[in-house]
Amino acid sequence: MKLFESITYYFGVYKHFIGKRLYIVFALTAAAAITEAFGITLILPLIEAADAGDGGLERGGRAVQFLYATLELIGIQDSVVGILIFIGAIFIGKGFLKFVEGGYASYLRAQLMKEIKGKMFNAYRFMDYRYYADNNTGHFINVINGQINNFIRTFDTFTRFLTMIIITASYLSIAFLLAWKFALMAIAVGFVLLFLFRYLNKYVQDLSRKTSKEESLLNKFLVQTIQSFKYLSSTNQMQYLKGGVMSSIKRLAFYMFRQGAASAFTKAIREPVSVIFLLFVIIAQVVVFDSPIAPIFVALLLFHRGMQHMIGIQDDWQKTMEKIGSLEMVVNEFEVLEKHREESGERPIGKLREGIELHNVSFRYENKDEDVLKSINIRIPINNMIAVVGESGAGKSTLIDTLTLLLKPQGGKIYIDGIDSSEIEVGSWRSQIGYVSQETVVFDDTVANNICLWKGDYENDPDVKERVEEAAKRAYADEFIREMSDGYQTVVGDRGVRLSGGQRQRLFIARELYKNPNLLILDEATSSLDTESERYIQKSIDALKGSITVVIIAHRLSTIKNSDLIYVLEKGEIIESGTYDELSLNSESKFSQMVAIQSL
Ligand SMILES: Nc1ncnc2c1ncn2[C@@H]1O[C@H](COP(=O)(O)OP(=O)(O)OP(=O)(O)O)[C@@H](O)[C@H]1O
Repeated sequence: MKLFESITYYFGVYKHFIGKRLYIVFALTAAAAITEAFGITLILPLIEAADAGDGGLERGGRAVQFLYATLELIGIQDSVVGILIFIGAIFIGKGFLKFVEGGYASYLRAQLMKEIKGKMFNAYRFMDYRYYADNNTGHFINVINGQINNFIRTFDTFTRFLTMIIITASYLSIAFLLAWKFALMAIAVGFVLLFLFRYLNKYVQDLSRKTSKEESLLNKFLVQTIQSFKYLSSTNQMQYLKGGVMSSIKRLAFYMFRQGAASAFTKAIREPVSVIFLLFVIIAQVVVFDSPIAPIFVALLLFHRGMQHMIGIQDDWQKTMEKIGSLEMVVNEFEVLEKHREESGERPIGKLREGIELHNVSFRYENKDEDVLKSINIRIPINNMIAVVGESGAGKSTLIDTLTLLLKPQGGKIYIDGIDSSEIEVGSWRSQIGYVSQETVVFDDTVANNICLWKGDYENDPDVKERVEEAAKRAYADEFIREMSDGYQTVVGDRGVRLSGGQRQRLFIARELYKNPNLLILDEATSSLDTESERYIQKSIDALKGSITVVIIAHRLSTIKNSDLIYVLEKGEIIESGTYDELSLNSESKFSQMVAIQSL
């Protein structure tokens, strides 16, 4: 991208998030810069009023005429003290404008952060399950925290970059009005410098892109290491992940150093370049034009300020480029998420009345060559208990994901109460579902909040308290909860690390029972329980029979004895269906073989 295109592109990105308010910052900056340049120019009449010469500049010039006219209007054109007070007032005014500008820029920065993080969080909330499954947690955390924070930093440096252009332009245009020959020289030198810096900018920009990618990778390694801490420590395998983490950190450090060195270079040459230019101007004035320096004193002061700011332009652009990889990554993430936004119909669905029907449903994962579900036909009538069994990898969980509408089948239809699922507003359906999945979900909060999921106040609402405890009793969790230090108010810790596997699962079941769902999905819900807990929970589940619709996936076939109908899934196909007795009594059936193996 050409420089100008890049500037307008990045400007467009910020404007997209904070709107026209962005212009206010620049208006305030220009006002502050012009005020300061005006203050410096006042030295001209000051010199004159103090009888130290005539400032060397033609009084006929329009700018100078305007200056004197202003002083005459106030009545201080000949008063040294008057002019000094006026200069003081101008600089106080400039200070005030700078404060307002800085304050407003901070306000916009905070707004930008709120806007982008909020939007990204929402975009993540509504991303489709496939995109979630294809990425790792580290990536999401990195984007929403690290990369967005860098994005905000680029906003600072980018606004400062444009601000510097405005200030430089203000100084140089006033200098131009006072002594145009030198102003032209300064502008020419500035452009040559900016041209030379092009390569440095490109270098820093490439480093920034690499850094953003590396940060994502590092985050992935870190999150995986922390998540699998227990396993990795107890099997002494931390070292294998450590290698990846350390080399990623090393690469990041190297990028950081190179960016820092480039930045130090720009900063270091700012002063010498400006001074060398001034020396040239002085030499030109004294040697070539054979004139004294005093007359161009004010113009020199303005040039010096202007030149410093001009190199500041480069410095801030470079700093923007240092983090531009993050801006690009965030913008790209928004674009990708827009494409991976979960599709949903518009039609809200009421309480399940008739049941669910899968009609010739087939599904294939993008990276697979074979269908995982092949022309599935299943009926789940209301208040029935339906079981799905099959070997590992048969497609049971995939089937469940189509029921919750997380996965959209490529072939066939799913009807809920006779309504085509593609028309249904997914939220209205999912809020009726209770789902005990294979991965137990426990939040770092109290037991009570883990059960009611913050949908009530356990401590102050007796109704909530009663319902929470009732759900826990039905999940056979009440007893162990009461034995904990603070009972229902005990904080269970991140991912439930302070609970045993069986306790975590019972807590999970309690939450789903509390929800009072219309469809309860149990995917290996009792697999990590001891026989006694399992039997007890089985009783609770059996007690639900006839009052809510239940879909059970279980490897242990004894747990599905009471189901109304059992479907046997093999390699994505329903090969048998019937009641437990029908299937187990048929010696030809796959199901009876499975039962036989389990009773060995
Ligand atoms: N996100 C995914 N991307 C690609 N393939 C997948 C994905 N999830 C599952 N599969 C594949 O789909 C097939 C069915 O998987 P599924 O999890 O539905 O089986 P399952 O019957 O529930 O197995 P288990 O009893 O072991 O949980 C498997 O071959 C699996 O490798």
